[in-house]
Amino acid sequence: MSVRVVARIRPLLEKEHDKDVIVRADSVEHGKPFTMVKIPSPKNEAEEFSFAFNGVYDQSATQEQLFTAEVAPHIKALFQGLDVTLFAYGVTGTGKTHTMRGGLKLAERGVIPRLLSNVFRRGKKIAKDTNGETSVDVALSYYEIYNDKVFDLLEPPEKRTPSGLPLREKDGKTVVVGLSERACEDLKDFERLYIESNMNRVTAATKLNAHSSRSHAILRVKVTQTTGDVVRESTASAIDLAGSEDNRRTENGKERLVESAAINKSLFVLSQCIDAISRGDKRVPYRESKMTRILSLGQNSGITVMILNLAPLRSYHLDTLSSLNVSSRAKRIEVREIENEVVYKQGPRAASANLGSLQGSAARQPLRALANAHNVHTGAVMAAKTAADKPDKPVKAFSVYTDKAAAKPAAVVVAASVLPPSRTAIPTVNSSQLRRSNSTKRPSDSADALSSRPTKLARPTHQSLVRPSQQAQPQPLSMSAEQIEAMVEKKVAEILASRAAAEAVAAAEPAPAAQEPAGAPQQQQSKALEDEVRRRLEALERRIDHDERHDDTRSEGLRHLLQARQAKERGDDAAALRSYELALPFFPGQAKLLGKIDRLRAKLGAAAAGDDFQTATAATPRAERKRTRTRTRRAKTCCNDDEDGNGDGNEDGNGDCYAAASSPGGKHRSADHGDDVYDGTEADVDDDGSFLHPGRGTTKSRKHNQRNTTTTTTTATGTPTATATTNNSTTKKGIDEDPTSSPRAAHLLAIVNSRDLRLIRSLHGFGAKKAQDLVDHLNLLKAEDEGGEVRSLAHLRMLPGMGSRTVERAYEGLSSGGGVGTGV
Ligand SMILES: Nc1ncnc2c1ncn2[C@@H]1O[C@H](COP(=O)(O)OP(=O)(O)OP(=O)(O)O)[C@@H](O)[C@H]1O
Repeated sequence: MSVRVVARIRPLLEKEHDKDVIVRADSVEHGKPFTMVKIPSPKNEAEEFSFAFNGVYDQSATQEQLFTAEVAPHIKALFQGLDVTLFAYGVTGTGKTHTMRGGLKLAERGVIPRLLSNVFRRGKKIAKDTNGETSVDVALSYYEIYNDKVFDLLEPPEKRTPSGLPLREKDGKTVVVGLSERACEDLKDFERLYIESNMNRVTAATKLNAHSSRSHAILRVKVTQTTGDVVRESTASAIDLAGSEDNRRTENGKERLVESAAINKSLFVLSQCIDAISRGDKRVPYRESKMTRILSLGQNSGITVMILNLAPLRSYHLDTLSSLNVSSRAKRIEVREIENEVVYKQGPRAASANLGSLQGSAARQPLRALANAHNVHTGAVMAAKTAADKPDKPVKAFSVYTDKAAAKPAAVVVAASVLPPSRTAIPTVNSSQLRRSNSTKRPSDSADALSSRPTKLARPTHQSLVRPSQQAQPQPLSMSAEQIEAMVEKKVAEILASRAAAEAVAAAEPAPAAQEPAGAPQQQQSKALEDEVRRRLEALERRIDHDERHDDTRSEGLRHLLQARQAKERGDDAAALRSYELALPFFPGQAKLLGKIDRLRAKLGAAAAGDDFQTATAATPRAERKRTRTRTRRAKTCCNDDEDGNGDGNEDGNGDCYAAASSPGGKHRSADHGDDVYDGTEADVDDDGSFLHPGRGTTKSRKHNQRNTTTTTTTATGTPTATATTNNSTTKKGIDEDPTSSPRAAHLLAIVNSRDLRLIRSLHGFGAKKAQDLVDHLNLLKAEDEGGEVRSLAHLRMLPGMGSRTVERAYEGLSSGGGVGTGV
């Protein structure tokens, strides 16, 4: 089942009544429930974007309506053993906390208190209906992720360690180590605990929202049903994500900026994960933030509902578009609906001997992008279904786990006799394919009960427990990182083994008499193979780690660029300048970025140059900045950006990003129909690819230069401008003529090839990280028998993390004054 995504538009607050409303709910057909959000194009008011969701709640929707339609139907599933995850997503001040927590009045109560109230009620009913044979226990965990650290909200703040609670991967799931859990008897008990815990939550006033949440808050409600010695456990997770925010609007101070950066980064990573899953990418960047790691969107089984909160105001225009875009893609994430295993309280039976290893092997569910499918039922339909006690519904997202289960006695997987009757599948293609039918269940006492489980639990690593018929089933195309690593390991071992075998045969042929006693060479060979495999895998890990660090930096920098562009769109040059300055440390020495900063500074006046953010640019050598300014001025004629006079209001030269999202002739277009809808991030990537991919070699930057040159020819005066063309070619001229023979180039290469960190760091533009990355990479090349020597400047430019600009700076730094710079 795919993640169910619903949108909720909040009403105007008192102070907002005179403000411009631009977001509205709509239905596909008159009289049908709302399933569309409509918003005008920021470029052209006459044009409107439409985003389709599984349900849309307009300003008049009450807390009760939302809960009844979107949450209540899943409580039954929770008691059937499915994990349920509900999370609120949206820009700061759009109503996430209102939706999840709500107000104090009964009618204003949000999803969380209503959920608990329903859970207690249903628990009591079950106990009553079974004459006390089944008992239901509820326990809570509550924690927050603040500045990318996890803190237990059930513990007083003074008990916190600065680094927070660690995360660990266990049985294919991410667990928070050391998280506390409190039993909760009834609603009063819950309210007391919840209010106390919320006092611990880090909140801080901002201009935008006096009680803006500065952390992601995760409430985990564990429901344990015990009948005799059979225990069924399931979890409902209610997550109130912190809101992304534009620091210019909030006028955040320095501390708030750090919080904001952490919040924005994790949300940005979440959007990247959503995009990656919906595209079917093999690598989903979960590990780049704790929040995404814990959520593991699309990786856990159960039911997930994402509530997108929206403010209807024009002042949120770009933010709203951005979150509409992300969440409309989240619909395509498919998650399996799998009930949690039932366990016995008592010791394991004979048949359960392998359980430990079975649990240990539980791998994350492979991900599959759900091409164009989405839930067909609306919230209202869902509510009607529930009322009629019809088959319950599908859904999905992510669950949160603690590792408390480790303390339990070894569990025994139970089969059909103790499982609830399988629910009738909803007639959607995906759920019907994924849901188990009764026919797949097996008697619990069967000696091979364990092997009967895999229809439900996809555990590909334990081949021995999977039936041949299941092995024959087609595997999903997506793979987890662990699977990829395992595959690489296997492949490397195979290649090495065959190479070694071939060598052994070759060696044996000419001198058979010289063979050592049987057994000894084999042992040596296998040891050599092991060493080789280990060495290669270590090299591979280093490379992956290296790539991840690059991506991490890139994400943060991208976020600032996106914010800068949004500020430009709003006409807020001061805010745009600050964002570009914040982005600078992530793309050091980038000529284009420096050019933007210079132009904005010039525009705003010299005074703007000296504020809190100066540190970011202060590190840039004056000579470089001067050179860059000259270059930028020359390049001006070829940039099709606003500051260059084309009047498209888009300094980044990517005015086409909206055009791509807009249907010609002002027709409405659904965001569901492709990925070419508005996406500020992608737009920045396109435009600023040169500083976003410093490590991808020269191909990209050359392309970029070419594009600029071409643009010049077509947009400036209609005739090619010699300046721009000359500019592109002169940029590298000095170092490209005869790179290896010039003494300066040889000097630079000698420093690089020395692998001496101190020397490399002394090069212009080389900080500690860049130098370390370079040395790591050279060592990696060496380990891979590719020599590990950099033979020319062109070769150096091709290395990850280098690029033309970096090499040029280092080269020029060597010439100026005959020494090397101090690095950035
Ligand atoms: N549906 C609604 N009905 C009435 N008031 C609402 C509604 N949604 C939000 N509000 C009000 O809007 C304001 C902002 O809402 P809220 O604090 O829930 O936003 P938020 O998205 O959680 O912000 P943050 O991310 O900063 O925590 C609050 O005053 C809240 O009471």
